[in-house]
Amino acid sequence: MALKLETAQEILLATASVMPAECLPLEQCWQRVLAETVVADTDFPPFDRSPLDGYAVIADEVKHARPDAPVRLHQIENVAAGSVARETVRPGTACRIMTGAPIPPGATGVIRQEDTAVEGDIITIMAGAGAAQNICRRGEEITAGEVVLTAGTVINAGAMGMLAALGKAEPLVYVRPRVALMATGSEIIPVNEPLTPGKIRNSNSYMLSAQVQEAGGQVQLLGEARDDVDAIIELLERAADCDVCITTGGASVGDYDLIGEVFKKMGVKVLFERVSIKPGMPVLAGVKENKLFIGLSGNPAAASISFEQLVRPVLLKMSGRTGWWRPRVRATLAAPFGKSTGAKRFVWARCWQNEAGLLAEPLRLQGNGMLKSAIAANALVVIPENSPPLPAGTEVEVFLLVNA
Ligand SMILES: Nc1nc2c(c(=O)[nH]1)N[C@H]1C(S)=C(S)[C@@H](COP(=O)(O)OP(=O)(O)OC[C@H]3O[C@@H](n4cnc5c(N)ncnc54)[C@H](O)[C@@H]3O)O[C@H]1N2
Ligand code: MOO
Repeated sequence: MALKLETAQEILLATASVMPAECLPLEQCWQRVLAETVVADTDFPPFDRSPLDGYAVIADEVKHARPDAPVRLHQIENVAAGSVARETVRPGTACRIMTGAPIPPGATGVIRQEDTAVEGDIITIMAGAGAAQNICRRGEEITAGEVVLTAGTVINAGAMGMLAALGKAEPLVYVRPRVALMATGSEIIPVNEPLTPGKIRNSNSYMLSAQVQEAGGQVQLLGEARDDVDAIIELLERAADCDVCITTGGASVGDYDLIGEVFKKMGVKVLFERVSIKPGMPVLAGVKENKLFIGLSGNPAAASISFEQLVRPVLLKMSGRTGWWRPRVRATLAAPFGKSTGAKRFVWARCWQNEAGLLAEPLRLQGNGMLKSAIAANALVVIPENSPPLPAGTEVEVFLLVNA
């Protein structure tokens, strides 16, 4: 009996646990998942600073300055970013200031350089309104004690910069789950070998290695094993320190579909053997000593889509992410989907926005053994179970193939 997709997802998510954490140099943390709460220990900016190159002044003194009624001030000092003014700005004076420099004592505003004229140490202010707004206030972005980042945050470029600003040189991040990938099938040859009759190259391991890494895992490629239980077990045993072992091929009912037998011989406790989705119906899952074993179909489209639906959420959970699902939207079919559907079906599609809303066009080649459509796809259209052929204009559910 094939399990409902949602039930299979629940079983796998309940079986998987979150990885331990490690401290890493910040420069290695991009795309890792933060495992700690980061609290600011100081305000940011840490001091009132100038957002402009110009002159620090007493804002009240210059607020009426216009080209026909300029205000003249005497320059006292020049403060660069990285230094601190020694003198106080007093009535009748201005301090030359550079972007990023601390506002000198006594100053309450900044005039940009373009609104001034300079003759020796006399500064003529041509436009003085709004000078007080030209100060970035201490703590205007972050106040000391504030929670700035929480565990589960994926460290993107913004988070990298913020961690640096807060002095987190070695943040605590989750260890990435180690995922072994192995292709089975006597017809499967390594990618660098010439084709001979009856053989095809192992595309699944490379396709899945990208999917694993996108989901936060690190990959160990085990290579290819012929259809032989002991040969498959021998190769799988090389992945002793992996957290998840994924095979492709041999998941169905043919004479050489051996993954069920492999699991049995290895003592892997089977969680399920078939899931009610198309493509990707044959998919075995099992567990042994905390290690997850997944036997995906050999058909590339089936392997890719059952990975997307079943394994990706598990890797996101193990990686410490808090959201495990792709963004879901409703879209209108821009072209018909001509097949009637028994089990819930996932179809690679291009999705885009026009004046009328979101449109989704199923890509042309959708065979179970095909892969080309995955190159262009940015979405998966969901065709509900027991659907007739769907005409263009039908509203469908779509998973966007982007991070939430
Ligand atoms: N009598 C039945 N036959 C089949 C059924 C069924 O229910 N009853 N299901 C079909 C469906 S659906 C699928 S999907 C496949 C699943 O088969 P397996 O998981 O056992 O996979 P294989 O037979 O080993 O391979 C299928 C196909 O994919 C090619 N392949 C395998 N590995 C790779 C690889 N690493 N890279 C690229 N391509 C690969 C393989 O050569 C086959 O063409 O079973 C149907 N049959
Ligand atoms: O269920 Mo198969 O996995 O259609 O490709």
